[in-house]
Amino acid sequence: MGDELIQNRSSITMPSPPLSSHHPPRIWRKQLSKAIDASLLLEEKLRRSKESYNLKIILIGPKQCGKTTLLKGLRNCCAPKAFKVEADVWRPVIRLNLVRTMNFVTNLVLHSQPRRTTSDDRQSAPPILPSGLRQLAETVASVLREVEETLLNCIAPPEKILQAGWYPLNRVAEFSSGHTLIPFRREHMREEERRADQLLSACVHDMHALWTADMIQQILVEQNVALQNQPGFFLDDLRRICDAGYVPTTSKDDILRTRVHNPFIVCPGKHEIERESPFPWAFRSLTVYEMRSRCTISDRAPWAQFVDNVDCLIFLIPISAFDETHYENETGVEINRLEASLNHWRLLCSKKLLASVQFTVCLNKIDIFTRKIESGKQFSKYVTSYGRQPNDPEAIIEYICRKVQGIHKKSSPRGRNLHLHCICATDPTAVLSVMSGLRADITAKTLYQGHFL
Ligand SMILES: Nc1nc2c(ncn2[C@@H]2O[C@H](COP(=O)(O)OP(=O)(O)OP(=O)(O)O)[C@@H](O)[C@H]2O)c(=O)[nH]1
Repeated sequence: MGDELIQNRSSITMPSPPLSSHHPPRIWRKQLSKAIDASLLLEEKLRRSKESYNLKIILIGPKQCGKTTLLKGLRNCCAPKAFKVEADVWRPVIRLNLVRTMNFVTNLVLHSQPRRTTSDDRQSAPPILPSGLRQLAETVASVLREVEETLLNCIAPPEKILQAGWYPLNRVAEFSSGHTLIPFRREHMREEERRADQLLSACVHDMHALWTADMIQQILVEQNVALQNQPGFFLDDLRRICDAGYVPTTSKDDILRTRVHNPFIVCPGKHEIERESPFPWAFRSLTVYEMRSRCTISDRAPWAQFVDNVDCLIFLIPISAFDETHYENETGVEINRLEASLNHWRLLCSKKLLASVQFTVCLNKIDIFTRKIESGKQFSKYVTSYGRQPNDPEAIIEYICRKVQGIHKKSSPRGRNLHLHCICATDPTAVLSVMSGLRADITAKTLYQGHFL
C-alpha cells in the first residue's frame, strides 16, 4: 500500500504556468489547485498508512497481573526468532526462581514451630521434623544460598538488584533486575553460571528428596502456603531445570512462567516489536506501552500525547486474586484486589482521552482461579455481591464478565467494541486469541479511516 502511494505521488504533475504571469488564466489556477489538493491527500494517506502498520498498544493492570508475561507472549508470536535467541539468557532467571522457592521451603520448615501432637489434636497438628529431614533441609539451604548469590550476579549488576524483602514466611521473595526485561549479561558471568551448574548438580537429589517428602508437604498445607499458585514456581520440574545441559526452549512455557519484578523506573515502559514473518495480522510492528494501574491516565500526564495515537488498550485483571487484598496508595485503605481492578476499569472506561481507543480485557490467571475454587474456596466470602450463586468456576467467570461489560457500557463516553478474553498468560497459545481481537480492531479502524489494507 505504501509503495503504491509513493508511485501515485510521482504521477501527480503540476501544470506548467501560462506564459504571462501577470494575468494567469483561470483554468491554470484551477488545475494547480486540484494538483496541490491531490498531492496533499496522497501525502496524508501515505502518512496514515505508515502509521497504521505500527500498532500501538497500552498494556495496563495491577502488580503481578501478567503484563510482562503477555508481552513475552506477544514477542514470541511476532518475533519468534529474536525471542528464541534470547532463550539462553532466561536460564539463570528460571533457576533463580526455582532456588528462591526452595530456599523459602527450607526457611519455612526450619523456622516454623510445629506443635507436639496430643491426643486431642492428633489429626490437625503436624509432627516435629525428624532430625534426618532437618539435616537435609540445613544442607540444601547452605548450598542454595551460595547458588542464589551466584545466579543473582549472572542476572544483574549487584547495585541493580532490588530485594523485595528477605524470605517472608508466607510467600517467596521477589527480586528485580532493574527496568530491563532482558537480564543483563556479561561474558565472564558464564563462569558464575558454570559454578551454579556444579552446585545444583551436586544437590539436586537432596532437593528432590526434600520437596517430595510427605512431611514437608504437610507443613506447607498446615501453614496455608500454596506454592503452585505463586509466581515463578518450578519445583515440580526441578530435575529437568537443574540438569547441566538445560536450555530453556520456547516450546515449553518456562520463559513465560519466570518472575522478575518490574519496578517501573520509567512509566510507561516502552517496548518495540518488529514483526518477523508475514502472518496475517495487518500491522508491521508493535509499540507496547506497559503501565501499572497506579500510573493513572491523566489528561495532563507528560505522555498523554502518545495516547492520542494508540490503537488498543489491553487491561489485565488477575481474576485469581479474588481472595487477596492490598493497600491503596491514595487512601491507605485495604481493598480486595478484584474489586480494586474493577474500580480501575471503571476509571479507564470513563476517560475521554481514551474514547476512541479499542478496549480489550483479559481475565488472567484462570488456571490458578479454577484451582482455588475447585479446592473449596468460597468466592462469595470475598466478593459478597455474588451472594448465593453457585460456587462454580464457570458461573463465577460469567458473573465477572457481566460486571466488566456492564461497567464498560455504563461508563464509556461513547459506544465502542470490547473484546473480553479469559486467559492463562503462561499458556503460549493464549496470546493468539488476544491477537485475533486486536486484528479485528485494527482492520475495522483502517477500513474506517479509508486505508483499505
Ligand atoms: N499460573 C499462572 N501464572 C501466571 C499467569 N500469568 C502470569 N503468571 C505468572 O505471574 C507472575 C507475575 O506475572 P508478570 O507478568 O511478571 O506480572 P506483571 O503484571 O508484569 O507484574 P509487575 O512487575 O508487578 O507489574 C509471573 O511469574 C508469571 O509467570 C497465568 O495465567 N497463570
